[in-house]
Amino acid sequence: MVSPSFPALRMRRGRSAPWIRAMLAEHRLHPTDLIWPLFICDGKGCEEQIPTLPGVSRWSVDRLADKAREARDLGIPCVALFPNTPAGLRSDNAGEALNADNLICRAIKAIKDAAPEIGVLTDVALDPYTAHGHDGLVDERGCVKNDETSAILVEQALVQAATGADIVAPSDMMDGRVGAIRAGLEREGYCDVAIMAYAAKYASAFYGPFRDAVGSRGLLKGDKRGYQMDPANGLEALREVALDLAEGADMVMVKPGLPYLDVVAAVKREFGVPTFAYQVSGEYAMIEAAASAGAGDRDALVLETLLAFKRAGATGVLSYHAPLAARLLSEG
Ligand SMILES: NCc1[nH]cc(CCC(=O)O)c1CC(=O)O
Ligand SMILES: [Mg+2]
Repeated sequence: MVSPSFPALRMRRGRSAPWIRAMLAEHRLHPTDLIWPLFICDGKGCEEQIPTLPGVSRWSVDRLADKAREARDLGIPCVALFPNTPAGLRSDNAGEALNADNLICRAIKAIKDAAPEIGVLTDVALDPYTAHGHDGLVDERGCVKNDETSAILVEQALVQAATGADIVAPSDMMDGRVGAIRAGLEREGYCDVAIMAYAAKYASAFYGPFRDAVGSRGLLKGDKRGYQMDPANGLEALREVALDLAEGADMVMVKPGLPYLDVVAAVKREFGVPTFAYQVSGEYAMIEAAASAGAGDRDALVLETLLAFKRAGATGVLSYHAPLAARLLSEG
């Protein structure tokens, strides 16, 4: 059957040369779409490689100034900070999370000193500080206690805000913590500190390399399915987002990224709010493994996957490939 619109309409006309492809592009990736996650370790002058995250390192605080200036010079608007807390400072009550001189707080200051032009996003969750690797306090049965954890998260967010964090990002999936954190920030006068809620965070197999990076993998007892979402659920993500927005989240996040683009698209369509996606460590590792195996071109894989987030409606993407992508984009 010949289509009645052929040959009047030939879709390939729009693909016939670079200039027309550029002119007709519906979506474009830009360095300002990117948030760059950085891992921090104790010590001086340190770069520690992470075997399951090839090409990504932990940096000691004194080496973060370079990273901050690199982000700024590449046009990346914001970095996200994750600490690898020394083993001796991890405990059942995660007290180190509230230490105003902990790795995260020292990192915030180092970045603000070096490049005040960029934003600093900090993770609010207890897993880098607990001896058992869970995101909160655990009861006798091994279950993470919601309200007790939430109260500590408020204090953690306040310590980060007091030190200079611009965005606090609760990644723990406790119920009610966004409202509690917002109330705490308002009460203490941090009304300009924003909240990016990890609103729809799934219990995912893609977090393995991250847990290596922050040193919680060997410690984690059990799994996080009692608080992170079931990958079977899509509509539930909309309820989670609605709740976090009602509690005062300025922006929301879906995590992981590529396997959950349907959720990203649905959240953006339903709420029309700033919607971020986290291309997580396991996604990064898959791309690196494919590139190393010769299965695909790294640069092309990175740009194509990041563009997919834009097509799905994401406002921005947290990605370990952020500096590479920004470099590729500025080279045109
Ligand atoms: N609060 C934990 C947290 N914050 C960000 C990530 C994962 C990010 C990544 O895999 O890149 C995780 C892992 C987890 O929930 O176990
Ligand atoms: Mg929730």
